[in-house]
Amino acid sequence: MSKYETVIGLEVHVELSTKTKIFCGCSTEFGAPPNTHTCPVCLGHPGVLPVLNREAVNFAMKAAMALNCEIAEYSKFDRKNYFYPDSPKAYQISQYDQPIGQKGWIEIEVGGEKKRIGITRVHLEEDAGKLNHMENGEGSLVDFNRVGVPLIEIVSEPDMRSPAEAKAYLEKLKTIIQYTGVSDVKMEEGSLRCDANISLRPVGSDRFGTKTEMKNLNSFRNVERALEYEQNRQAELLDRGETIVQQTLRWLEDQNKTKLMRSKEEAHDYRYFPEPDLVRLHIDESWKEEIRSSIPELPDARKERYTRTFGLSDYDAGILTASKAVADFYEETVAEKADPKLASNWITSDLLGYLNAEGKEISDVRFPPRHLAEMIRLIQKGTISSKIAKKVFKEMLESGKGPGQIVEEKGLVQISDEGQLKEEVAKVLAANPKSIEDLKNGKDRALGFLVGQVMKATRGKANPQMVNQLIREQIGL
Ligand SMILES: Nc1ncnc2c1ncn2[C@@H]1O[C@H](COP(=O)(O)OP(=O)(O)OP(=O)(O)O)[C@@H](O)[C@H]1O
Ligand SMILES: [Mg+2]
Ligand SMILES: [Mg+2]
Repeated sequence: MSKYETVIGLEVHVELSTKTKIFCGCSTEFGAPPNTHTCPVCLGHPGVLPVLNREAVNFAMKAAMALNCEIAEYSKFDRKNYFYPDSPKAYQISQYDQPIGQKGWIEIEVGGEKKRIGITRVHLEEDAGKLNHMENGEGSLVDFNRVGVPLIEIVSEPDMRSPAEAKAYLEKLKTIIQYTGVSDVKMEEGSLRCDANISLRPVGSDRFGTKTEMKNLNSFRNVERALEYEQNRQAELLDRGETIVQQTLRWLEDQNKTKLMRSKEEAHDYRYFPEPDLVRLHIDESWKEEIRSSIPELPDARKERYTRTFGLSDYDAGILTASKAVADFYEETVAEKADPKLASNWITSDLLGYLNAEGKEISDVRFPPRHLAEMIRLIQKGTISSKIAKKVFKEMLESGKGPGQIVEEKGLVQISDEGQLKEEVAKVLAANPKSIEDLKNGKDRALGFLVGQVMKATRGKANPQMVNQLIREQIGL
């Protein structure tokens, strides 16, 4: 047991997937040639005026509501001044003291224990440009396509107590935002970014220790690793009687360590002041209602419904609902009259297992949910055995063909014809007198062996229940 308690708070930036930027009509599309999605407004030319994109406000409200925040009646924008080449205006339009949302929370589960993590605020702001540092060290290239893409910053309370809790928080946050549809929350494309703040304090203390902030965390795995590294580094310093200096650190993924970016002495003084070119936002009840009614069923509610109406375990329901696309696929499969439990098994183990191994997404799946439902019905009707179904499933994944067609083309229909099976059983029994002996002497494993032999002889197509039955009959058990 460590003598320190870890305290973690996360700042998460999420790019909103509006079609156009927050204060101008430029496209927000990812991956365009550098500096092609720019105009005098987002490039900060003199004399231009920002015009607020209403959809960005709608999206921010939607996210904030899904995170259980209180929505401000009046909200305003502020200038956050800083000088860096990623910002052509030398300030970012953000929100300081009147954010769109405050006082929210989400629930996480780690090691079977549920816990609420507070959300301090959700505010709306514009993204900065992207600097591409040249490998030969000759300089940096700046791409302003990202300037002015709407962002929300979600600031958590310092409520997390371990790197694992921080990871669980991020996963939950990502799922919730994904459900609302306001962002595609792809960390690898930068539409979800995270800064992690961490401090240690003696167990039992009620005062927080000095924190450090880590940046450049580009995957959930890296957030966890960086926090573990920093937790150890701080503990070692404290053990030696040293004090923690408030710093901003950069995570160096390839070296598995942090590097100093700036310390508190150099910390930014942003000189926030109200943005004079934008009017204050008044969010009235009807606007809130309009947004509230557009929020779909969220992951926890969906998970609960799956356990209640489909009789799934908490665990399986959790896996299915962790991704909205997977949950949608599951629900469509059930809607196509598949048995809910069988559908859950096929999706959580076979389908997700395959996608994981191949590094693919559910959107890459070549067959519709209807086909999975049909395949499950074929198993239930006894047309194919579950063993053959694995082959059919693989073929469905690879060719996108329907299960009926695959079964027909490959001649995979289960043999349930009693006459034919009797013959196969008789042949196997004649060839295995020793096993018959064993079986008569109560060695049940011999039965499994004999059934296996018949399955082998029929290339997996025999109906195993019938084979079982026939063997018993023929031996006279
Ligand atoms: N002692 C502490 N230990 C760990 N985390 C802390 C501690 N104190 C504050 N935090 C967390 O640090 C984060 C501070 O984020 P916030 O956006 O408020 O400030 P900032 O990082 O200074 O601002 P900026 O957005 O300009 O970088 C919050 O998530 C908060 O929970
Ligand atoms: Mg912040
Ligand atoms: Mg910060």
